Amino acid sequence: MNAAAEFLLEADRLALKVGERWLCCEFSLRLAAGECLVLLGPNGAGKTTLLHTLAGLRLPSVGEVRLGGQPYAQWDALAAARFRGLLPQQQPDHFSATVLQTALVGRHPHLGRWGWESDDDVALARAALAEVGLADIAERDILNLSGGERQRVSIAALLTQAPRLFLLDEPTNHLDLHYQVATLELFARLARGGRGVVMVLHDINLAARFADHVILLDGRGGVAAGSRDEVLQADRLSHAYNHPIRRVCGDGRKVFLPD
Ligand SMILES: Nc1ncnc2c1ncn2[C@@H]1O[C@H](COP(=O)(O)OP(=O)(O)OP(=O)(O)O)[C@@H](O)[C@H]1O
Repeated sequence: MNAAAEFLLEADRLALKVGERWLCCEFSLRLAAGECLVLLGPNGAGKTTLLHTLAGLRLPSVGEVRLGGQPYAQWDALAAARFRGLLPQQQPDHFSATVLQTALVGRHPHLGRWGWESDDDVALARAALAEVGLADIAERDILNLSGGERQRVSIAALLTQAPRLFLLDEPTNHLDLHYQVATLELFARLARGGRGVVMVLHDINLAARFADHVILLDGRGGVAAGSRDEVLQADRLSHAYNHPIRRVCGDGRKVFLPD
């Protein structure tokens, strides 16, 4: 990372196009250590495309993305993999592997020339599995896991990767209510400890609980980007989701409800 860089992630005048369709008009963002940015919007609005652009997996149609102060083109791929990690939306499994072996994949950007995992790497992977409640099934085959268990293995692999910036595509996918909140609390703790988090969510109320900043894509090229309270307004959300949404206050919390 550029020693002078203040932000983990920056995007300047970013705009994204797939085929002939503009997913979003120009906007900019800055994410500092300790912050959490949530990407919201209806199906097909462009959240995953935006997350992949921020991860450096695709070029923006307009504008520039900088990781730790430098454009992706200036990053060595292994160094970038130590700096930012992506939790993809899906994990296609073609071969048998244990839960522990799968969690250890996250160490690959850190391994030495011969690629052997050390006892420390195994200890990190076991600690990550314990963090997501999977310590007892470390020797199970990933092909036999439930959807929620498999999702938590992916999260454990990302924890073993230990990047400074976490890019999460629907991290609550397949998770029950307890693990949804526990997972987002885990990433909120990591952010408070100095990491950065960008995540795609479908649940507006979880976004309201965990986001510092929100980018709301409306599916028609429109973007609202700003602080959580600026963006999470019932009228903006109703317009973006093309569905009436009300904000209800009770017990000191604001809750968004679809009509
Ligand atoms: N390679 C591609 N070629 C053509 N269209 C694409 C391509 N990749 C994505 N799209 C389209 O771009 C749009 C945005 O897709 P994206 O996956 O980013 O949406 P999303 O907001 O993450 O949606 P969801 O909530 O359903 O996961 C969709 O209409 C999708 O079909």
